[in-house]
Amino acid sequence: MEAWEQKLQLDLGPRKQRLAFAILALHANQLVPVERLVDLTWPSQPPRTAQHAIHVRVSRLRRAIADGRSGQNDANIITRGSAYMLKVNPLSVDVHRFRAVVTGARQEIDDSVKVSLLRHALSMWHGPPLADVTTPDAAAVLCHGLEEARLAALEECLDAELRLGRHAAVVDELTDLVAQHPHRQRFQALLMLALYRCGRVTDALDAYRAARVRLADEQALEPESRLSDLQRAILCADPALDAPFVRFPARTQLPHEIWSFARTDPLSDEVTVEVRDLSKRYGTSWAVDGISFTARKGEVLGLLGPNGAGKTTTLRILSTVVTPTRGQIYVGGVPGTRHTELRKLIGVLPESAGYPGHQTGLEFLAYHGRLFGLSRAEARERAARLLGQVGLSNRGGARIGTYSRGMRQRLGIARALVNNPSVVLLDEPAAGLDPPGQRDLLTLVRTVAEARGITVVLSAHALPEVERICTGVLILERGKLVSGQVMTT
Ligand SMILES: Nc1ncnc2c1ncn2[C@@H]1O[C@H](COP(=O)(O)OP(=O)(O)OP(=O)(O)O)[C@@H](O)[C@H]1O
Repeated sequence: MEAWEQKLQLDLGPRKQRLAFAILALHANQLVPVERLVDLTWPSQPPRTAQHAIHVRVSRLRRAIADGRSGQNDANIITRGSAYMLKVNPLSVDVHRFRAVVTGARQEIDDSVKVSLLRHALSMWHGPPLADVTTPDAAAVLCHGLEEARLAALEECLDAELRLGRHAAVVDELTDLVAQHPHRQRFQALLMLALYRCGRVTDALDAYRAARVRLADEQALEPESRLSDLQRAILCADPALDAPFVRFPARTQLPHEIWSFARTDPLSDEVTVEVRDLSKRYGTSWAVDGISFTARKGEVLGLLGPNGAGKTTTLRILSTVVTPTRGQIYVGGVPGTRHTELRKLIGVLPESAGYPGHQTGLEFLAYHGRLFGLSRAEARERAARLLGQVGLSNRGGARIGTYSRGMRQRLGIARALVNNPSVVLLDEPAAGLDPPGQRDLLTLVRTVAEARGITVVLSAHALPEVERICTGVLILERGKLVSGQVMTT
């Protein structure tokens, strides 16, 4: 229980005096009978002098308020018969402000604003209410429903965060909340969904099993249908569970650092791709409009967005095929203006790569190895190794014309790796493949990035499969970056 006037903390006196102030503040602008103050201060046996003691405390509180008055606050304790009232702006009392902000958040339809308001409301909490002035039982009577209001606000906040696609950012918080409040099934459901969206399907199902066991053991209850329905949906990978394609606030409202991926997992610190204020104008329209981001060694960075968002143009600038109108790129520290040097560091799978149907996969890769200056023997040896890495060993001798689309995309990835690049740029690598084919190919991309420690920047439409293998995603819309997110896969 604290009271502040501007930056000055008021001296509210000893514990029972502060409790009297707390009771009046909780009932701001309402009359509180002296008997009620007595009951709440001495729940079992009040002393004979109890009423007198309350009068003394109130009079000292008045003095404390007057001493700290700075003209900004006209709080005052008034007497009406045998009752007291703290006259005060209710929004200057945390508990009332908390409830008012939560009510405002509930009326807000923009989830990002809703989250900001709820986080602000929750930040007013500094621990269990009135813990320093009374017993937990008495606090529960006085602050009836307040803890429930806090938990409900937290649930609504995390729900909105998931709608905003921030599953990776809230997994840890949800894990703690489930541990602290094992019987709140909404936290359980939110945790399962967040884990699932992070690609941690087994963990999501484990969370369900743990909740079920706990409910059965401790309360002889079955999980609510909300949890069992969710478990079934996870088991059959129901697309309804996938993270929504979210519209985020305009980039100018977000800090620049967000694009730099302050990762906590052990990725290298070495930045291999740096893009600063990159823009490309065609005629009067901007295909890419002032984007900045970095990617590190071993990172798989997804550029996601709808048709025409500027993904291909960004990748084409990075591969030096298109010259930017404005801005800079660096790959491995080499500026985009040094084309020849930069091209040695990158491998590219273009959006619509063409393949000579009459050549075998082995011949095709060996030919590209030769283009990068390998000897005939080296080129064949590397071609065979790469075919093995992309799972095409047994088809290396077959003509490319007989390959399926998925096999051609694998061959394209192998070709992009032929010069041992530090950075690989893949334009829509999974396009045109069926879901299992997409999954296999994208898993291969992640495996290659991890095994070889290379950076992959790939483009795709908003595809859950893509998000699952990426260590970070950037969302582009009409040439602008509208969001960035670190993934936890
Ligand atoms: N050579 C060009 N000349 C004129 N406009 C172009 C050119 N290349 C791209 N654009 C335009 O730039 C914008 C971005 O195109 P880009 O191909 O980069 O988008 P994308 O996100 O890759 O789209 P998709 O998912 O359809 O491949 C589009 O409006 C496109 O029409």
